[in-house]
Amino acid sequence: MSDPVVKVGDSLKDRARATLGSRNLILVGLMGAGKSSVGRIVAHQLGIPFIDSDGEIERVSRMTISELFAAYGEDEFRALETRVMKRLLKNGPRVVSTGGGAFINDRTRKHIKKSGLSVWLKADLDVLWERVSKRDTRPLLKTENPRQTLENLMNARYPIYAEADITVLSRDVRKEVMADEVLKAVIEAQTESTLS
Ligand SMILES: Nc1ncnc2c1ncn2[C@@H]1O[C@H](COP(=O)(O)OP(=O)(O)O)[C@@H](O)[C@H]1O
Ligand SMILES: O=C(O)C1=C[C@@H](OP(=O)(O)O)[C@@H](O)[C@H](O)C1
Ligand SMILES: [Mg+2]
Repeated sequence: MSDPVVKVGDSLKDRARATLGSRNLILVGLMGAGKSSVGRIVAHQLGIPFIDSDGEIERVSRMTISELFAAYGEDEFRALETRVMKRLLKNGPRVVSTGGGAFINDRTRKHIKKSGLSVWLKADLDVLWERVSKRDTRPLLKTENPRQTLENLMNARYPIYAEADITVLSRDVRKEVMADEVLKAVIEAQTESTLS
């Protein structure tokens, strides 16, 4: 691949866009990290299409994520998620926000790694819980102690999310600030890989 043309004085979004080239930018991380809402802003900044994998799954199945889990179970949902992700990742550049379990699935993770730059939005339990407890759209959290369930998922999944190309700390700041941090991290990751 040829080097992106980045000129001194280009804005953050121009530089991030040039760095990305035709690769996808894929946001991964636990429920509540901000993948869907921050991903949308990042795509707008970069001027490339945005797709939320859960939204696409709901569109093609004409069912909500909760309905899919209830009707077919998690294994079937994962199989559908893998198929949808493989298709979504074919035509870069796009910003693709994944559902929290997508990167944990071996096959889906391989597709993600091959098709672009993965960004882990990493948040602590208090931030995640504060956000997800406001809505009941997440079937995996319909348990007796959902906060504990979230913590268990965190312990199980964080070593796998750590395989992402880039990690950005998802904090209690405005979504626009988070989006800027993602753009900066994309540029920094490229600079580091060029220097090493
Ligand atoms: N930086 C942020 N500051 C405040 N609220 C946020 C932030 N990021 C996300 N949220 C809110 O948290 C909830 C979960 O965000 P969402 O983007 O759906 O996360 P994910 O897709 O990772 O599960 C939403 O209600 C969203 O508006
Ligand atoms: O973590 C998970 O396994 C899931 C996360 C959800 O997406 P968000 O991470 O966008 O909430 C959604 O895909 C489904 O409820 C399963
Ligand atoms: Mg989401």
